[in-house]
Amino acid sequence: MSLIARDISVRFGARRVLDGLTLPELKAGEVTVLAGPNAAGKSTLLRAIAQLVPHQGSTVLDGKDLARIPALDRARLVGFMPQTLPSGSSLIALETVIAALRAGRSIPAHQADAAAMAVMDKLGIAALALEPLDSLSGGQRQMVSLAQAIVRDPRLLLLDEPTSALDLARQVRLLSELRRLAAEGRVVVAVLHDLAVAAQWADRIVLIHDGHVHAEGAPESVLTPALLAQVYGVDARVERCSRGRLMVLIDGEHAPL
Ligand SMILES: Nc1ncnc2c1ncn2[C@@H]1O[C@H](COP(=O)(O)OP(=O)(O)OP(=O)(O)O)[C@@H](O)[C@H]1O
Repeated sequence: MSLIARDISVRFGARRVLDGLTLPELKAGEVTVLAGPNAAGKSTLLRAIAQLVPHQGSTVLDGKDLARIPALDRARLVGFMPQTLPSGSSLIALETVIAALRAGRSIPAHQADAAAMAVMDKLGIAALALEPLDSLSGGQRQMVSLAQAIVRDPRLLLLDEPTSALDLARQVRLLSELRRLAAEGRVVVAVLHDLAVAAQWADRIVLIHDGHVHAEGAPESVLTPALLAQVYGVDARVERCSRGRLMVLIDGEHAPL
């Protein structure tokens, strides 16, 4: 199982946001982080892979062209967790997870209830099941959004800044879950801004700059002061903490290029 995304171009009006972007082949079992400056095109790329935005280029999952699969079948293969948290719903959290599960297939009510509840329980949010979605905190809604994205047991999981509203413990919970989902044979791709978190959890980092892949590879090869200066314009140090993990420390902006 792998995802091959080649020559992806996206235009909004006259503006070309992605211009023939090609990702390395992303294999099942790996967690890939897309990183890069604001407006670099990371969300647009995820949305193009999920077939949520018109684009040129090919996105092939395990030999199947995602653009040619009927939308309902694609919904079973691809889970997408958007950057914007769900709101404006009159449903309780459990109902939103059930609705995500039932998209594209008919499942008896009792089975859908049990499956949605099981996912919420696994994510440690069973206690939120009967709460109205709109009454939840940002972090709680983010965990419900993850439940919606994974409840159909997708082969490809695309997550846009999935930890942005989470406290430290829930970040660890979510990222551990992503690692587990990948280890079970899924392709997992997440946009993250925190490069120290990316270094700890990702197998591969793809650094996107100005609609292109500027660098990609293992965290050690991508998180270098030179690349961070080129892409972010910051003066960064990359050091290892006592446990050997990479830390990215910012000393200032406008690094000499
Ligand atoms: N629907 C849209 N219509 C017009 N322009 C858009 C649309 N979606 C995105 N863009 C533009 O495309 C560019 C890339 O946006 P995108 O959201 O992909 O960036 P990003 O790398 O995810 O940024 P961030 O880190 O800030 O979330 C931005 O300039 C944005 O204004």
